Amino acid sequence: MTVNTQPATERPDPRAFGLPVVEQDDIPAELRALVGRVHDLIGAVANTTETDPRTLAEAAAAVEGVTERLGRAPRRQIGTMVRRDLPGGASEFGTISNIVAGDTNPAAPPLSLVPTAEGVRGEVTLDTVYQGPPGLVHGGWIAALLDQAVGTASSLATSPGLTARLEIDYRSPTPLFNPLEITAEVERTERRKVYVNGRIRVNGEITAQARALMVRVPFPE
Ligand SMILES: CCCCCCCCCCCC(=O)SCCNC(=O)CCNC(=O)[C@H](O)C(C)(C)COP(=O)(O)OP(=O)(O)OC[C@H]1O[C@@H](n2cnc3c(N)ncnc32)[C@H](O)[C@@H]1OP(=O)(O)O
Repeated sequence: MTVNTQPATERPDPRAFGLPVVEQDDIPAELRALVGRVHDLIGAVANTTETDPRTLAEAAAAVEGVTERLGRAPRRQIGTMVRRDLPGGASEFGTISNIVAGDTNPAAPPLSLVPTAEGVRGEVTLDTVYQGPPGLVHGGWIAALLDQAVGTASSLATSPGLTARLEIDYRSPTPLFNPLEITAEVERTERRKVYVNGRIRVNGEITAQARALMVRVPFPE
C-alpha cells in the first residue's frame, strides 16, 4: 500500500465548494492583536480571584460593549477558509475559526503545524484554559490536538478528509505550561482511507498517541 502524495498545485480549492477563502497575509495585524488580547482575557477570567462586585460588573459591561460593537459588522460566512503558505512553496487551506488552529479564534491555543520529511510537526504550550485534572491538559483537548495533527498530515500527504475513527492512548499525564511537541504522519492509504499516526511528546517522552482513520472527501471534478 502506498501513500498517494499530490503536488500542491493539484490540491482542491475550497471555492469549488462555495467556501470563501481569505489569504493569511490579509488578516489585519489589528485583528490578530485583538484575537491575542481576547485569548488573554479568557485566561484572566478563568483564573481571577477578584470578588469585588463592582469590578466584576464593570468588566462584564466593558466586554459586552466590545462584543456589541464588533457585532455591528456582518459575521464571516460559516466555513470560511484561510490559505497559508508553507515552507517550500506549497500552501494549505484551513478553517479560519478552527478551534485548535484557527487564526481568528481566541479560544484556539493556537496550534501551528508545519510539514516535515515524515509528516507534520508543531509545538504548543497550554495554560489553565485547557486544564482538566489539576495541572494537566484535559483529555479531550489532547484528542483535539492529535485530531488536528493527523487531519493535517493526511490532508497534506493526500487530500482533505474527515476523521472517521480516532483512537487515543493516554500513556502519561500531559502537563500544562510545558512545550508539547506534536507530530503525525501517514502510515498507509487504501482508496479514500488514510491511516495516520500521531503523538504528543513532553521533554522527548510520549504522553499520548493516536491512531486515526481519515476518509478523504470526494472533490468535484
Ligand atoms: C477543503 C476542506 C479542508 C478540510 C481540512 C481538514 C483538517 C481537519 C482536522 C480536523 C478533523 C475533524 O475534526 S473532522 C470532524 C469529525 N469527523 C466527522 O464529523 C466525520 C463524520 N463521519 C462522516 O461524515 C462519514 O462517516 C465519513 C465522511 C467519515 C465517511 O462517509 P462516506 O464519505 O460516505 O464514506 P464511506 O463510504 O462510508 O466510507 C469510506 C471507506 O471508509 C470506511 N469507513 C468509514 N468510516 C469508518 C470507521 N468509523 N471505521 C472504519 N472504517 C470506516 C468504509 O468502510 C469505506 O471503506 P472501503 O469500502 O473503501 O474499504
